Amino acid sequence: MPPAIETTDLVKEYGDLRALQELSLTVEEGEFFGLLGPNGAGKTTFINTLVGLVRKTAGEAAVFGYDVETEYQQARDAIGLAPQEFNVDRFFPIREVLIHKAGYHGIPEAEAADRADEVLKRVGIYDKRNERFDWLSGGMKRRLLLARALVTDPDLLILDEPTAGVDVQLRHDLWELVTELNEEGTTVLLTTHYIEEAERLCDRVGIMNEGRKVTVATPEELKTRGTDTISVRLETPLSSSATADLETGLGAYARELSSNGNRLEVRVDDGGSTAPQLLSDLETAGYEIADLEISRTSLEEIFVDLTRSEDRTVTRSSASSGEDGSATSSTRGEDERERGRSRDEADRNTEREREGVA
Ligand SMILES: Nc1ncnc2c1ncn2[C@@H]1O[C@H](COP(=O)(O)OP(=O)(O)OP(=O)(O)O)[C@@H](O)[C@H]1O
Repeated sequence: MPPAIETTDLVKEYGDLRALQELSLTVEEGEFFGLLGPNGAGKTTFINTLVGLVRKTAGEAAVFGYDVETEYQQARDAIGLAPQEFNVDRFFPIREVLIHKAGYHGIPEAEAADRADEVLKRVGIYDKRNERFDWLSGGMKRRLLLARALVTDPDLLILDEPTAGVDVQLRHDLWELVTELNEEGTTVLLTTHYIEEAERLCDRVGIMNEGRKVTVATPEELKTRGTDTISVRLETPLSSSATADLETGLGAYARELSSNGNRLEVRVDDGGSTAPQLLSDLETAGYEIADLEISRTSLEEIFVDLTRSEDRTVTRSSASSGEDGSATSSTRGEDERERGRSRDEADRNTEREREGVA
């Protein structure tokens, strides 16, 4: 079986903004994969490229081996998408919205009705089946987006920030349901801003920044990339010259050292194995230790470190920074093409949204 998602050097430009920069990413069948990145990193653009709402500028993208453009229907039929935005037809009862969506993907009407009932029960809003989308609460709307993603029984479920702004109860319900689906064999791609969510749910996480892949790793692997801080309280305060001496003395393993009164903080790769050595070195240097504490870098700190903002100009395509006339005119040509493309995309979006496909 080919990977659930495979992209190679995927590029998306909006005018002179490169939202995806040679992004190569593989999500294996059956994985629970988390896509993390700060606002504007390109996560939604990546997803929209996979589901055909955005046309790629360059590179390759396939879903279960189907090219997302030349084999659009096969690729799209394999995906259930719960988008960030509430793009649901507001005028029909939600059960009909689901039947319509299943019908668009070629599911016969009687079966579509059964599936609609089944997914409404599964997400817990079956009793609202005859109500219109507008009449649902915010949390119920989120549940409906998930139901709509599931009504075609997709092999790949894509959830774009499904728990943004939802209450704790719903967040836990969604986690439980999505974990169950994954255990039943559905591949899941989840974008989230909640590091804790990724850590708890995902087999692997991909971190993106400014359209690029920064790293792909398991949450455990990521955590080992962080440093630990050993905080020591000494019986006597440290002078600045004593701190400088210690810096030299502990240089073999101390990445950073700071002191404040009788408190000393030492950043090391592995606190557990380094603490005995540090204690012995401090005692040899004549210090008495009152207490010691080791703290690990959180996944959140590692994430912030990995996505620290670079120079924004790297997200601009080189044509826009050209100074000669030819570069400028080529940029203008690109803009015009892009405007045409954006219109295409807007048309396609509206059309698909109307059909409840997105
Ligand atoms: N239709 C568009 N036209 C022009 N620029 C766009 C368009 N859609 C997205 N962008 C830009 O592309 C970049 C990536 O945006 P995208 O929405 O993919 O990021 P994201 O990682 O999903 O962000 P967030 O976490 O805030 O949802 C941003 O700089 C954004 O402004």
